[in-house]
Amino acid sequence: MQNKKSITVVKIGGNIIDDAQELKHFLADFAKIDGLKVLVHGGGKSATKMAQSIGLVPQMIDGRRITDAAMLEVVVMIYAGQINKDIVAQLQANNANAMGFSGADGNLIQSDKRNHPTIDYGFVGDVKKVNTPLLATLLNTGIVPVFCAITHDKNGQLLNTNADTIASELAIALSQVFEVTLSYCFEKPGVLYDAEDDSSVIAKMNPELYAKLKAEKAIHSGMIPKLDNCFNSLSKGVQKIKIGHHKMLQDANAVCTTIEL
Ligand SMILES: Nc1ncnc2c1ncn2[C@@H]1O[C@H](COP(=O)(O)OP(=O)(O)O)[C@@H](O)[C@H]1O
Ligand SMILES: CC(=O)N[C@@H](CCC(=O)OP(=O)(O)O)C(=O)O
Repeated sequence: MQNKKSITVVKIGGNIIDDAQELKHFLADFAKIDGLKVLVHGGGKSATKMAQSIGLVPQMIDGRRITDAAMLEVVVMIYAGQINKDIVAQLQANNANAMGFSGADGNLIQSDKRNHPTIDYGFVGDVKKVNTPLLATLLNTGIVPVFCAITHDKNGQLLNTNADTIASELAIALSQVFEVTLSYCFEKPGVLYDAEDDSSVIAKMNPELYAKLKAEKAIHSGMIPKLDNCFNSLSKGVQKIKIGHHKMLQDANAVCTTIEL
C-alpha cells in the first residue's frame, strides 16, 4: 500500500490574532511549513471587543460562547469577514495560495445546533460532517484552506463553532486520507504545570496527568476543551498533536507539549 501524504493542521487562537505583530510572525512561520497544510483560526478576543463596543454582553459557558441572533451577526462579520480575509491576504503576501472558508462554503463543515438539556447556547454548532473529498481535492491542487469558526446546518442557518473543535474535527476527517499532525498554537510555550510560569512546560501530556492537574485547578478555562479535543482526536486517528508557541512550526527542537494517550 502507498504511504499516505503528510499534512499539518494548525489552529491559531484569539490572543495571537488580536496582536498584529504576533499574527504577522505566526503567518510567516505557517506559510513556510513544507507540504500540505490547513489553518483554522479563532478570534474570540476580537469578537468580544466588538460585541462590547455595540453594547452586547458576551457570555461563555465551558469555553463556548452563548450566541443569540445579535451575537451571531457579530461573529460572522468578525470571523468569516474581517479576520478570515485579513489572514488570507497576509498568506498570499507570503506566497501561500490561501483560500478562506466558512463551513457553509462548499458544504465543507456541517453542524447540528447544540441541543443542551439545561443551557440554551443559541446559534452554536457541534460538527457533524466534514466534506473530506472536496477538502482533499483543494489540498491536492495546492490550495491552503483557511477556516474560520463559522459552520452551517445545511438548512440555511450559520452556526458559531469553537475553533479548537473545528481543528480537531478537520484533523480527524483528514486522517482517513493523510498522515496528520495537529498543532495548537497560542501565546504560551505549551501546557504549563503553573499557568503563570512559562518555564514550567509539560513535555508530554497524557489523560492521567490531565485528570490530576485539572482536579488541582492547574489546568483551567480554555485549556480544558483544548485538551479534551486533543485526546478525542488522537483516539480517532490523528497521528500527532502538539500544543505550544508557533516557534514549534519551524523549529523541531522548540519546547512544546506533545499529547499522548
Ligand atoms: N496549565 C495551563 N497551561 C497553559 N495555559 C493554560 C493552563 N491552564 C489554563 N490555561 C489558559 O488557557 C488559555 C488557552 O486556551 P484558549 O483560551 O482556548 O486560547 P486560544 O483560543 O488562544 O488557543 C491560555 O491563554 C491560558 O490562560
Ligand atoms: C461557540 C464558540 O465558543 N465559538 C467561538 C469561536 C471562536 C474561537 O474559538 O476563538 P478562539 O480560538 O480565539 O477562542 C467563540 O465565539 O468564541
